[in-house]
Amino acid sequence: MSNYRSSAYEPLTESAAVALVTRLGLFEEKSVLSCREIGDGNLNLVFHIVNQNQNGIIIKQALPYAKVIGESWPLTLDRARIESSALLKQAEVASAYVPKIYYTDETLAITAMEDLSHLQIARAGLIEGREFPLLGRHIGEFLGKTLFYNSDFALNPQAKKQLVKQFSNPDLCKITEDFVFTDPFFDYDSNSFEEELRQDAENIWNDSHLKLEVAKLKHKFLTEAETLVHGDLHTGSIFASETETKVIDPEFAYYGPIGFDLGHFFANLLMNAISRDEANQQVLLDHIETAWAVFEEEFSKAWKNDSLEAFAKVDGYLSFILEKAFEDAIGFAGIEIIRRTIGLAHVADLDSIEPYERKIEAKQRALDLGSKLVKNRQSIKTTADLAESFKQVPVR
Ligand SMILES: Nc1ncnc2c1ncn2[C@@H]1O[C@H](COP(=O)(O)OP(=O)(O)O)[C@@H](O)[C@H]1O
Ligand SMILES: CSC[C@H]1O[C@H](OP(=O)(O)O)[C@H](O)[C@@H]1O
Repeated sequence: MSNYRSSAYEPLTESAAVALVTRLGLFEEKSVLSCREIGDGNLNLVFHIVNQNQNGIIIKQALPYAKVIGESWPLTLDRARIESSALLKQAEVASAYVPKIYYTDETLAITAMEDLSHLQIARAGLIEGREFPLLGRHIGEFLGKTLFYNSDFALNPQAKKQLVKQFSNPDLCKITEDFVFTDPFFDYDSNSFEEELRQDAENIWNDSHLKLEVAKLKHKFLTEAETLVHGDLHTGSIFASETETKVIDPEFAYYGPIGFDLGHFFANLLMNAISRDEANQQVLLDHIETAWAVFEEEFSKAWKNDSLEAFAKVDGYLSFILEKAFEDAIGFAGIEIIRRTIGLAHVADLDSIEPYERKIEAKQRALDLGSKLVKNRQSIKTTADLAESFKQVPVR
C-alpha cells in the first residue's frame, strides 16, 4: 500500500479513474481497462475498474459534499482518511473481514481497494431471502477483535489517546448526532415518512419517557470514547456470501461506545425480520444470537490473553463491561430502527414492502419495537430476551 500526495483535489471521472490506476501500476501493463461509477450510498463516488479478464479494483472517492443532497451540503474530505485508516486498523486484528487497501491519497480523498463484486451486499441478499449462514459468526468475530484490541483494555493509555486524536471525526459524528439521535425525535423538516405514520411519529415526539432514554443514549455516543467503532454498521455496509463476510465503509469511525456497532447490526437484522413472513424470521434472530455469543467469546478470550488493564482479573469486571455493552447495544438498536423508519435515511428492507398497507403496518411495528428496545433495554438481558421482545410486538 502506498500513500501518494498529489497537488490538488478534483473529483474523478470514469476515464480519470482509469488513468489513475494505470499511472499507479495497479493493473499489469497493456491491460484493457473499463470503468463504471457504481456508488449507491448516500455520500461518495465508487468506481469499479476491470481488465479484460474481469479482474477488478475499486476506487472510492469522497466528494466535498454529501452526494445524496448535493453541493448545498458541504462535507469534509477527511472522511476518506478516516475510512482508509479504519480499514487498516481493523485489518491489523481481523484482516479476513475487511477489503485489502492498495493505495490511498488524502488530497484526492481516494482509496483503492479490493474488488468484492463476487460477494453481495448483505441487505440486498437478505431482502431476496438469502440466509448467509456465517454472517452472525463473522460479524461477532470482527467486532470481538476490533472492539477489544482498539480499547483501553488492550492499548497503553498514551497509544489509545493518540488513536482517539487520529480518529476524531466531528463532521461525520454530527451527521449521526443529528439524523440518528436527534431529528427523528422532534417534528423537524429533515424527517421523512408516509402520512399514515404521522400519528405514530407524533406519539414518539410526545413520549417524554422515550425522549429521556434517547437523550441518555445520545450522551453515551457523545462522550464514551471506549473503542474504535465502525460507526455505521448496517447491512448495506457488509458484503457477504455463503462462506465470506467483509465489512466496508467505515467513514463514520470514531472512538465511541462498545455497544454501538452491535446495536446497528442487530437493528438492521430486526428490520429485515419485520419485512419477512413469520416462518422466515428465525434465521435473523439466530444471526443476532450467534453474533453476540461469538462477540462475547472473542472479547473474553482477548481480555484473558491480552489485557493490559491492572484490574482485568478482578472478579466481575469483564461481566460488567459486557453487560453494559449489551444494554447499550439494545438501546442503540431501538434508535436505529426508529430513525430508519421516520428519519432522513431509510432502509430498503422496509421501504420495498408491498402492498402499501403491509408496508405501513411493518413500519408501525418497527416504531413500536424501536421504542420498546430503548425504554426496556435494562430488562433485556440476553439475545433470547431480545427475540422475545421482537415476537411480542404485534402487527397492528
Ligand atoms: N470494495 C468494494 N467492492 C465492490 N463494490 C464495492 C466496494 N466498495 C463499495 N462498493 C459498491 O459501492 C456501493 C457504495 O459503497 P459505500 O462504501 O457503501 O459508499 P457510501 O460511503 O457512499 O455509502 C456499495 O453498495 C457497493 O455496491
Ligand atoms: C445523508 S447521510 C444519512 C446516512 O447515510 C449514511 O449511510 P451510507 O453512507 O452507508 O449510505 C449514514 O447511515 C447516515 O446516517
